[in-house]
Amino acid sequence: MSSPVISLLVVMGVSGCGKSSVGLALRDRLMQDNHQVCIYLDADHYHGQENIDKMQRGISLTDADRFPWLVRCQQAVSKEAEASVNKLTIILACSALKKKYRKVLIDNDKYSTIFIYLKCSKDEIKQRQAYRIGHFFNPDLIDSQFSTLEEPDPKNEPKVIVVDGDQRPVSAVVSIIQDALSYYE
Ligand SMILES: Nc1ncnc2c1ncn2[C@@H]1O[C@H](COP(=O)(O)OP(=O)(O)OP(=O)(O)O)[C@@H](O)[C@H]1O
Ligand SMILES: O=C(O)[C@H](O)[C@@H](O)[C@H](O)[C@H](O)CO
Repeated sequence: MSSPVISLLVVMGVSGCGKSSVGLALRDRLMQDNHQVCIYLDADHYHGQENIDKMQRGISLTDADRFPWLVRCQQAVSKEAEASVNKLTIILACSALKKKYRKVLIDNDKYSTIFIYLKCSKDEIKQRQAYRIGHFFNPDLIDSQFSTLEEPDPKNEPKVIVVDGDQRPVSAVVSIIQDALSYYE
């Protein structure tokens, strides 16, 4: 399969599954080993203050809270895609918990999209959230993250890579993703 000019890799999953850590490390790896021009975007930067306040108070976001945020994420990806004159890989760390949320992020006219789902157990997430400091996410929301999650099924959604996100360290998770991505090159 020939490489598309612009690719979007969405690193997705519940809060604490490693989207930011894995996304950033994947960017570095693809730039270093695969000599790809790669940029990293974090969906957390596109939340409005109301969403952040809600999450801090332990109130889960609704579809209505998430849609404008997802649109802003998609617009940020589009902007990067439109500005690029060369082959580019955009990595977006975004929970993208439901199928209809993932659809918002796709724009087949501008870039091809692969979803990389970091599948984590609730026990692992609870442990990670307990040790995490300085983040707005309230650990009381862990249950609601799992109940909201519609796991992407590679049979029904195109281009989905499912990775065991419980694995340590982050570099091991990145190596598995790097191997899986080689099938799409
Ligand atoms: N594979 C891993 N092995 C060990 N620690 C990990 C791994 N993935 C993530 N962590 C740790 O778990 C915590 C949460 O990771 P991270 O912030 O990357 O998750 P996230 O999905 O981006 O979270 P959020 O959606 O809330 O921003 C961090 O302290 C990070 O160092
Ligand atoms: O509920 C959600 O869709 C997610 O939790 C995101 O909105 C958060 O940004 C993030 O995962 C917490 O840092």
